[in-house]
Amino acid sequence: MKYIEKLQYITHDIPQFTHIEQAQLACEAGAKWIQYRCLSKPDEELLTDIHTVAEICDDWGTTLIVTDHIHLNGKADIQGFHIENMDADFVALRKLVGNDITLGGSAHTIENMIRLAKEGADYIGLGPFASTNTKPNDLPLLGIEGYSTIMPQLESLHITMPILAVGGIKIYDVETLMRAGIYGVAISEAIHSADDFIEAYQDFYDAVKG
Ligand SMILES: Cc1ncc(COP(=O)(O)OP(=O)(O)O)c(N)n1
Ligand SMILES: Cc1ncsc1CCOP(=O)(O)O
Ligand SMILES: [Mg+2]
Repeated sequence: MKYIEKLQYITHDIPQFTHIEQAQLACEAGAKWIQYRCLSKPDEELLTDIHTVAEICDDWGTTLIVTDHIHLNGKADIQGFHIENMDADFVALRKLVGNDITLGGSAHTIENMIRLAKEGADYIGLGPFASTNTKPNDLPLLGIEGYSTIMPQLESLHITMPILAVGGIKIYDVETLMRAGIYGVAISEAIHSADDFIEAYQDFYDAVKG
């Protein structure tokens, strides 16, 4: 099993910080794992951005995961991809990228998770926990009850891969989520919209490490 960090900072298109600035701030705060999530730029611009983010991550020893855009594999120093498309064929994606690249997938239900586990994803982002401006949609919100129901089901199925809770998570939610058995959390808004990005990142880090 690959090492998966317990706190994943997800970059986002926001006016106050570029993706590069978010990566720099997260690394300064001690981030060991960043998900670069930019779905608004053409490949050429993406690659320019990702090369700079990859240099920052390399300087700080931080793992760089890119959301989707798996066709960029091999074109920049990227350690893995988080695939949001729930219909993606992870067996085919694994063949494409090989075993060294981390592959994470999104899930909303236990059925999604069983499939990702069977198809060899390295970790799962399970959500949405609560409503979020980062990717507004009308999916049912899992809330703490959703995680408390799903985590024991996974255990009884002997699915032991790391599960990250995601979507609208605030600092005060983390302790209860960890008690429900999740492995870690993936956060964007509660960190980038905080008064102090670095302090907010570190508060989440302390919360997940317990
Ligand atoms: C770690 C991680 N988990 C989940 C997502 C996004 O998941 P997605 O299914 O696209 O989001 P919603 O449909 O729940 O809004 C991610 N990027 N990273
Ligand atoms: C659920 C989700 N969908 C895309 S990124 C993401 C996680 C970030 O959510 P937030 O910004 O609320 O932490
Ligand atoms: Mg989804």
